[in-house]
Amino acid sequence: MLKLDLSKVSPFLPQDYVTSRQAKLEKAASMLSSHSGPGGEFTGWVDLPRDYDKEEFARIKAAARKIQQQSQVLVVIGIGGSYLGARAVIELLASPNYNLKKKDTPDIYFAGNGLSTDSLLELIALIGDRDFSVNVISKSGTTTEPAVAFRIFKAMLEEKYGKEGARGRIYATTDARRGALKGLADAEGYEEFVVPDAVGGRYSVLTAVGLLPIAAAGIDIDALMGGARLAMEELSAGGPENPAWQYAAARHGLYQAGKKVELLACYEPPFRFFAEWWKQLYGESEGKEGKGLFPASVEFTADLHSMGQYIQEGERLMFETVVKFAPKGQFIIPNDPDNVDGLNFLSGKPLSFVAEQAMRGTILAHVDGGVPNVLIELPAIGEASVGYLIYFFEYVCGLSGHLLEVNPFDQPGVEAYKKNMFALLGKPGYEDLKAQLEMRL
Ligand SMILES: O=P(O)(O)OC[C@H]1O[C@](O)(CO)[C@@H](O)[C@@H]1O
Repeated sequence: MLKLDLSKVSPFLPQDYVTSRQAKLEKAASMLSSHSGPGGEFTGWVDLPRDYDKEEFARIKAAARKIQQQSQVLVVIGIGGSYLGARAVIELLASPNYNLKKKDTPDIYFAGNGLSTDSLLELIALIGDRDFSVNVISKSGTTTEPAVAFRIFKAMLEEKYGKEGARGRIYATTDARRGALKGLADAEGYEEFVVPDAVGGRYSVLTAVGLLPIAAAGIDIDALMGGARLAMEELSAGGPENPAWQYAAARHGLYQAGKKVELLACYEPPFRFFAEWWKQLYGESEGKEGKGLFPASVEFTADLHSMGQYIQEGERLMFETVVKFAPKGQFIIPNDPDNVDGLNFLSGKPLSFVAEQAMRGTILAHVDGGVPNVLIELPAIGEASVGYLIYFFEYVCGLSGHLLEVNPFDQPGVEAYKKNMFALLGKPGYEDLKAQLEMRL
């Protein structure tokens, strides 16, 4: 399914960059498969494509059908790992223009992923008087942004449909036992879905966290899981020929050779939010203890006309990982008898041929400019290829974190802003910190 080409990386690394890491990779793979080592308790995602809860999976499909029948709009409330995976898959498989299309599935809007008043007001106006349902997603159940948004949309639903009617339109995806959202969902009798204990937010797209909104958008979640399962089976074999091992070794080798930024590039505009998902996955997993590649992303060819300058000639601190999907359709460039634009040398050629040459030319130019290039090639964008890619990136991320000798499954750094925010907001218990912070502002 996935072809990894490292030929444009090897000139920047010693020949033995995979074999010299073999022992560490073996240990990393064994920690992942045996759920041990740093963060081992959060490696439930490793076997998820095979061992997922089949009863809940059937409930997800039933809930998606109910949402499709009852509502013209689904508001998905969540942030970070409780947001990006669903949006990434929906945009990649159903298009960033999904909401603009004629369809028999609901428009899907995302809320609670920030604190912008303007965005909230715009969303409320966009929903208008249409029927809507809400899927509130929070593993901890206490994250401020989604909790505030849920308070607002819950009140809107209750005003429109009454308490009983609202109850039949709210789906809560949260921890099986703990947290404020769990307590609220139990008390109010919402339909509940589980973020498994052993799966952290950024690894949760293939749980109900991602699957319910994805299914509501009409995407085949069986095929998505099938693609992930194939990746799980192929990658768990390990070994120096394994693409996951090779990619993890290349990333680690490049980092040790002084590259500090990994730029994820794709020539398909619907990939944009997939790259956002990828950035959280790698940023939260590797960026700690003063270490880690900074994950960034670009959309080609558009960004070749903006960031292309920096990539070619700026600080030599990055390498690129290019994701290439086979095209789904074909468009032939027409002939123009006047040929004023001088483009008749392309007449009769598929647009994908132009894109292919743009990609090949760019890779060589960037390599010549000192930017190593990893190329990941996949069949056309579809449930199976996307499911495969999700698992591939998750697995490589787990291996990479262990190669870097950090815990790839915690995120202690995100607490600092939360503490300050709570103090400044006047949350009880934060009085001393509030006084200290206000003196500094
Ligand atoms: O699902 P929750 O608990 O609301 O968390 C959302 C996101 O917030 C974080 O905890 C960081 O603040 C992420 O790791 C997570 O994906």
